[in-house]
Amino acid sequence: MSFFYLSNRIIFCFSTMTKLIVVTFLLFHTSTSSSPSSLGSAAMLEPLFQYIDDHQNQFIQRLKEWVAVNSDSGDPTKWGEVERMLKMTADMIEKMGGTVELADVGTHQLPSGETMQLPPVILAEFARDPKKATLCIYGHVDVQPAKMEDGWVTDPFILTEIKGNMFGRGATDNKGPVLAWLHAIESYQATQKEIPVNIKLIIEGMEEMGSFGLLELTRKRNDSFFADVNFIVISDNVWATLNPALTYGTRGSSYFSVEVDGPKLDLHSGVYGGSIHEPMTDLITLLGSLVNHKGKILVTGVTDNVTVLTEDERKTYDKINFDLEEMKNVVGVKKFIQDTKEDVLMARWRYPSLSIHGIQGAFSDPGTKTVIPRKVTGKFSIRQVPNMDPTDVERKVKEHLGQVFSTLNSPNRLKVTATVGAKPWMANLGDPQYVAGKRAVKNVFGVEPELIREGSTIPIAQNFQEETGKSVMMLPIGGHDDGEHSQNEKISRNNYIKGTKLFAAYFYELSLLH
Ligand SMILES: C[C@H](N)C(=O)N[C@@H](Cc1c[nH]cn1)C(=O)O
Ligand SMILES: [Zn+2]
Ligand SMILES: [Zn+2]
Repeated sequence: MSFFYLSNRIIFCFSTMTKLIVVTFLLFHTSTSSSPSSLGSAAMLEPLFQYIDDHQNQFIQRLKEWVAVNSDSGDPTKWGEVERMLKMTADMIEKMGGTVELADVGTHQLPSGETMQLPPVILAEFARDPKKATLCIYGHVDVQPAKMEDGWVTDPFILTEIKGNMFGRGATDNKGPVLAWLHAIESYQATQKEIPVNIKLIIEGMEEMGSFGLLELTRKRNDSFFADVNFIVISDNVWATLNPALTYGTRGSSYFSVEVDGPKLDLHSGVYGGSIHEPMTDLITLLGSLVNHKGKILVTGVTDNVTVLTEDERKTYDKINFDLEEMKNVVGVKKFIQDTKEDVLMARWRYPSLSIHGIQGAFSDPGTKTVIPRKVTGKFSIRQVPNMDPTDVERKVKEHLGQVFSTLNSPNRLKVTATVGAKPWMANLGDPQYVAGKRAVKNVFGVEPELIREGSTIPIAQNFQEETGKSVMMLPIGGHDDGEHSQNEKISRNNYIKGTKLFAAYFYELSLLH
């Protein structure tokens, strides 16, 4: 107890620089198992944990109501549902005593040329005490598309619990974690405990599209909403293994549409085949020029700036308790491109990748339609790592596709559009948030968290860090096998409920460091 009390007093009194050094020391050199905070926190947190356990079915019922809303931001015809989802979230926050602003983030032009009003962004806060640290929680309530015929075992919009796993679109990405934050706040309120930090919330409905409008809003509110924020925390990714984790890096993402527009109508392939520059053939050549079967990106210059791996960095991968066989089972493959655990993890986290997602306009139904589609649009994205810049990547991709297309001598029209340009994010591991996060994980799960990176993208993470200068940490609660964006996405009851406890414990641990 006295050690922890002392360490906190030291941190409180020292200059910012010294603070960072001490915190870095604590992060890497103290085991949270000996953290005296756990003694005080047990008494403080026990009633909250009890409340969370007692109300778990109610918390699951809320998740069921949220999952029932098909808030697919990728489909503009569903933006009304995205807005309804945001209003449901705003109502819940208001009922809990928070103040909510539905901030206007302007309009967005669709590929068709139509301009649409974007769903608003929730900026909320609970009562503010100037003596306390202010934590800003970011999350999103939009989802990826899901259809029963994609191969879901249960209806994606009816949360269904099977053997401790709750299946439904958005269960883990990101409705479950957003609700877990709100339930953690509720656990303090319901047990009449003062929330030890000031809480602000940013909840959006456009994350899966690249967070349209949120960067501009962040800039506009830098001197107001963000002014008193000390820490920004995000729980929108999953653990890498069976162990709880803290995430210190995410990849960025650029999303591209490649349109090849040809004849004025779809044509009979028997009548015109052989005489037409087929848009689909052009497109396949273009897509085939982007990446090889080993995952190597073939676009000239795109990977030039990727940092060279050092021996020290390589060693961080040895420590991760990742079971390659288990991961093969989770995704249903016999082998990965790489052979070792370290190389697989690095391919997912610290190297860029290029994935081809689909072709719009192509014949994709069952049957044997013998058509030459008149216009097709390929979709692909590049996950980016530190030192890569989305603007530079976009330029190089456009140059590459233009050059390949010119070799085809095709009369078709090529249009390449970048729809997302999200930067990669890396945290400052010396940040006090990581000390609090480690202690909260130890407290709730009884183990040290793994320090991991993440291959997917939280588009606003690096913008938050750059624009506001505040520290950003990712505190995932989803399991490694949750299947974000896949068929049968789920969150386990255990992760959802323990995750709620983790967030409650995190508020407390963070307040001790302030
Ligand atoms: C990690 C987060 N839950 C997520 O799924 N983010 C999306 C964001 C994105 C990137 N490009 C377009 N949207 C993702 O990583 O795919
Ligand atoms: Zn997602
Ligand atoms: Zn997400």
